Amino acid sequence: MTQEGFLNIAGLSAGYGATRVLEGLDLAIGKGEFVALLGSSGCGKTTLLRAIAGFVKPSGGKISVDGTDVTRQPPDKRGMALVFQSYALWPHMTVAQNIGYGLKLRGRPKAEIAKRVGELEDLLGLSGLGGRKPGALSGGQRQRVALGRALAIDPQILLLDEPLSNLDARIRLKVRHDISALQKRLGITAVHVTHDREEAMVMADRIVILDRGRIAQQGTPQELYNRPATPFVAAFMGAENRIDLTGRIAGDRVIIAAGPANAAADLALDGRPLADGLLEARFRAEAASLLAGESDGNATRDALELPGRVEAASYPGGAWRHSVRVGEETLLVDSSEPFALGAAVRIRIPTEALFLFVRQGLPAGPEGSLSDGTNGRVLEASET
Ligand SMILES: Nc1ncnc2c1ncn2[C@@H]1O[C@H](COP(=O)(O)OP(=O)(O)OP(=O)(O)O)[C@@H](O)[C@H]1O
Repeated sequence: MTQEGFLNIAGLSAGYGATRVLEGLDLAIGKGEFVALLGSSGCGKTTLLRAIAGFVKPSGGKISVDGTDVTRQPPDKRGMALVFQSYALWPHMTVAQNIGYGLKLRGRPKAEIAKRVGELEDLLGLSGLGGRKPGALSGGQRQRVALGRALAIDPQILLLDEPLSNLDARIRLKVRHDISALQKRLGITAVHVTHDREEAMVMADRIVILDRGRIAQQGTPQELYNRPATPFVAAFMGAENRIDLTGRIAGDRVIIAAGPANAAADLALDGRPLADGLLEARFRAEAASLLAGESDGNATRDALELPGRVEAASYPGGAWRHSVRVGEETLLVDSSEPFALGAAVRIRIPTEALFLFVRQGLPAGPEGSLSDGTNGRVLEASET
């Protein structure tokens, strides 16, 4: 990304000794924007956040804030505040003393500190708790004190390192909302590390998905959810069902050949960057439907059908979730009605819910009809 941001990260490389974690990472974050860094464990989210904060020294690249190069500045000179997963509150200090701690360190007058602490207690719903010690607070209240302490110094940038992961599910939803509302109200720029997709979706203006120290894709929650650019991103955004197909492009259609795990289909290409050959399809359990009975062998139009057998059904709430055996795979599909174990079914996935990707660098799958995915190869006829 070449566009200049308020917080600008250009060509950032960082690691620990011989371990390279980030390699030439570029990221531009706008003023007042809330960006979530999402990725699997060990992909470098915390390292990036700590490099932004100044706690990890980059081996290359530049970090600037509002046009000022801060790459070599110490953490406390960067106008940033970091909130951790563990609240790291001083247990012997009261709520008010914890919130005012950064201001006291900066030698601010007592009256000014008291005023600012009072304002933050009001803002964070902590009024009346100023005299309590952290040990006498709930997890959610503690996290709000930690947030108050971070905000007390009026940071330009708020860095959040999984601040909600220690909270129980119900409180997490509330604090999640509190943080977003506050961030928007204060117009503060925020970078939030999480591996909780839903948390990133509901809190962030933009999600940046990291994969092994590189940006796999970035965009609004809707863009990533509806248009994942790679199988990795699709899986990360919840499309964990995977099936291998062979396809051929015909104008603005992609013709899917019948395979051991799928019926033939004729689908709208819909802008997907596909080529003839082996494809990887991904979809979400809730985006497909289950139909009773076996396939009639005809190609379906604008939907892919996968014949299978129900292996298990459970009710997690809202819909019945079925494990369906399809060829060599077990796929998860939701349905409003339960299907009997062993029932012959078809999983139907409408084109718009089907993420299709060219399979890269793989030998032919069990389909076996293509060995190298060469363009123009004639596939088994699936057109009717
Ligand atoms: N202090 C350290 N010394 C050596 N290696 C480290 C250190 N901290 C992190 N690493 C390694 O750097 C890589 C990236 O770690 P990082 O903490 O940035 O990942 P993460 O995406 O935040 O993961 P998680 O979601 O598990 O917190 C990992 O392989 C990790 O083992």
